[in-house]
Amino acid sequence: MPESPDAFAIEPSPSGRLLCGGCAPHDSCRLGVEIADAQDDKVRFDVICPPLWHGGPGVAHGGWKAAVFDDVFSVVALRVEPRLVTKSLSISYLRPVPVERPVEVLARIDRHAGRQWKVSADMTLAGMVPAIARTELRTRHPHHVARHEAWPARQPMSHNGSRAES
Ligand SMILES: CCCCCCCC(=O)SCCNC(=O)CCNC(=O)[C@H](O)C(C)(C)COP(=O)(O)OP(=O)(O)OC[C@H]1O[C@@H](n2cnc3c(N)ncnc32)[C@H](O)[C@@H]1OP(=O)(O)O
Repeated sequence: MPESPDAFAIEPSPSGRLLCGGCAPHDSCRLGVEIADAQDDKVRFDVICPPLWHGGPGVAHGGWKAAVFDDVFSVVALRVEPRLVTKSLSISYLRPVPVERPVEVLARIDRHAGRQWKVSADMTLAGMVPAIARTELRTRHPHHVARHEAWPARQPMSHNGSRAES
């Protein structure tokens, strides 16, 4: 019998990395994120924006920064809780980030109580802070994925055949 999708949890990869489902088969982070130093509630990351993620000429796409923050926030909390989802993500884009230049991200757990997590992070580049972000994470409900699979099926169809939000 196939394993329930809710059994899914992010465990260290063969090289010891905590990777999302898309990167796990590659055993490397395609966003260019590597853990540099980890303490209990704080993790420092070395990050390099691959050229594929450029937005303007030579400059990282804002969506890459958002994905990097989402990833590092999960990694900090995953070291404690392997079943998480992002509830909200807020980013201030303060300066552009060049592609292929090392930046540092320091992420810290600000609060953890029950299923609720608050995590924040700063991105730094040569002593400047090009972006800061904060997030709310939730420990997944035991039937989170099964409920998500069931939920769209219950939504009414619109005239063009797509399912309408309710
Ligand atoms: C190593 C790198 C790893 C990278 C990981 C990246 C992390 C991610 O990107 S996760 C993906 C992005 N996040 C998501 O998709 C989360 C989508 N949102 C949700 O599932 C929910 O809003 C969730 C779980 C955050 C809500 O949590 P919480 O605020 O504690 O509220 P909760 O009381 O549980 O639920 C709120 C409402 O949502 C409903 N709900 C909660 N979970 C589900 C679910 N799985 N399916 C359907 N409905 C749900 C509840 O029934 C409730 O409905 P109502 O308001 O009508 O009573």
